[in-house]
Amino acid sequence: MATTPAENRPIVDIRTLSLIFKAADKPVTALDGIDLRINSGDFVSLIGPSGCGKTTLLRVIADLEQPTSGDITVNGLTPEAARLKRAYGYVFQAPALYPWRTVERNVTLPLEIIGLDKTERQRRSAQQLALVGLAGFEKKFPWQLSGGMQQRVSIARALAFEPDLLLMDEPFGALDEITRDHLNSQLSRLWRTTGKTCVFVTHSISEAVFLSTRIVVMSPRPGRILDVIDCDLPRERSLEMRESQRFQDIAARVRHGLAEGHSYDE
Ligand SMILES: Nc1ncnc2c1ncn2[C@@H]1O[C@H](COP(=O)(O)OP(=O)(O)OP(=O)(O)O)[C@@H](O)[C@H]1O
Repeated sequence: MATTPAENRPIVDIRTLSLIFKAADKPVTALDGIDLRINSGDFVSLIGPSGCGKTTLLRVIADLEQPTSGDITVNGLTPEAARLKRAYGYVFQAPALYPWRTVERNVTLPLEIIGLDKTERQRRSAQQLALVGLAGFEKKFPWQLSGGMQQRVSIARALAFEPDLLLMDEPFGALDEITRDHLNSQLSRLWRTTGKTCVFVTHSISEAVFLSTRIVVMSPRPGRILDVIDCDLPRERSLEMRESQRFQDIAARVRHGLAEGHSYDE
């Protein structure tokens, strides 16, 4: 029997998925007929205007929302089973660190909850903090770090269970552009060197093109996928690449897709 190469194995497989929120006045179709397959090692960005369902889609993958209809598997399992097996790490928009715990003890918190011994907790914390460029900051408190460093701690925490899948909801949205550039470079390197699969929500076209292997353009009311764009830049990305013709062409296609799905009368 032929086996599917690892890179073509869907880590997330979504078929005709819809989600309707029962809001107080009238139902909101947050997701409508979503079809998406995310393969092992992909970096997929979800981009679209406010309210197009990006966060909802990420939350469905993470089993934080339940679809109204359709099918979804994560690592071949239901989202609930994948969550229970800690198949993914989730990074929120805000770092959400505990101010009274050191950086290390923020990263090790989920490991403490499952009762992992201290030596193993510290080993993993050191490993993940090194991956996000924060080796040596173990004993600092969150309030001693910049916003960008805090968000790197929350990425390290999301990696604590060593998941193959990393779900990120606009993690750099609140940061200044220079810090954001720096974190984008670092995240791209982390993705390339660890081979993790990433799903990343953003409002930034440039960020999406810089980071992704594929860009999913969404439109609101109801939340739909308008276009899925292959981002065939070399895997090793540099910020200078943003000036290349290929980068500009892909960004133009994303911009065009976003304009098509957006009514400016609203
Ligand atoms: N718990 C909820 N109850 C009712 N409606 C909701 C709920 N969560 C989200 N919605 C609605 O579903 C739609 C999609 O929301 P979602 O937050 O996924 O969009 P988004 O693309 O992530 O937006 P943003 O870029 O502003 O974060 C919106 O119309 C939103 O108001």
